[in-house]
Amino acid sequence: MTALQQRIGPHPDGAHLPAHHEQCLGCGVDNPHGHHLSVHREGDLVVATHVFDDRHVGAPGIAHGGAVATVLDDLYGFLLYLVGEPAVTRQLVVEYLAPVLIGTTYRLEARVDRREGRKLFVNAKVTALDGRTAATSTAVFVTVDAEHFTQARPSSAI
Ligand SMILES: CCCCC/C=C\C/C=C\C/C=C\C/C=C\CCCC(=O)SCCNC(=O)CCNC(=O)[C@H](O)C(C)(C)COP(=O)(O)OP(=O)(O)OC[C@H]1O[C@@H](n2cnc3c(N)ncnc32)[C@H](O)[C@@H]1OP(=O)(O)O
Repeated sequence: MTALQQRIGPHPDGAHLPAHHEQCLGCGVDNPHGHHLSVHREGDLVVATHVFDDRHVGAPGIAHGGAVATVLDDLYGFLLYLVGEPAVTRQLVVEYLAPVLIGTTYRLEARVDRREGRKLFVNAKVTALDGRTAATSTAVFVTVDAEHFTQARPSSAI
């Protein structure tokens, strides 16, 4: 069984979901520049409690918009464990409603809105613990076969 197949699950409600791989910029535990996103399942949602740190600063005290987009993109990648098929981001849209503050805890959640053929329409939000939404997002993922991930490094296995 490949690592990709192992990640398919099943993953019961509440389960912690495995990182995409150890070096992943979003969730890899071995990436010193990464966000170390820790994600679990809540029903049809994938959810993370996350704090951006000084490595992710844009304006002073505020998370860089690209860092927020990175984390949202990676969070969407965890929905694929529930879908049960690999897919990649074709389009990513982020609405920055309020500054995402460094050193502040946020709840991040994502869900699949609908599927049309190979296309997965997904959405997400970033919410402060006081309930205010700091960012919303939509994205289109397109399913691919496992060979998609060996284009750059033919020997790599995910
Ligand atoms: C089973 C669980 C396993 C889960 C495993 C998870 C991940 C895998 C593990 C490790 C991977 C490593 C870690 C990363 C994991 C997650 C991180 C977040 C995700 C990413 O970071 S991922 C990187 C960035 N990403 C890319 O690197 C993609 C580059 N890109 C391509 O590789 C091609 O572009 C491709 C393959 C996407 C499509 O290419 P293609 O030739 O196969 O398909 P085509 O172009 O025909 O589009 C197909 C249909 O999408 C429609 N379409 C297009 N654009 C649209 C839009 N904007 N809105 C609505 N529909 C749209 C078309 O209209 C058509 O629709 P129709 O089929 O109906 O005609």
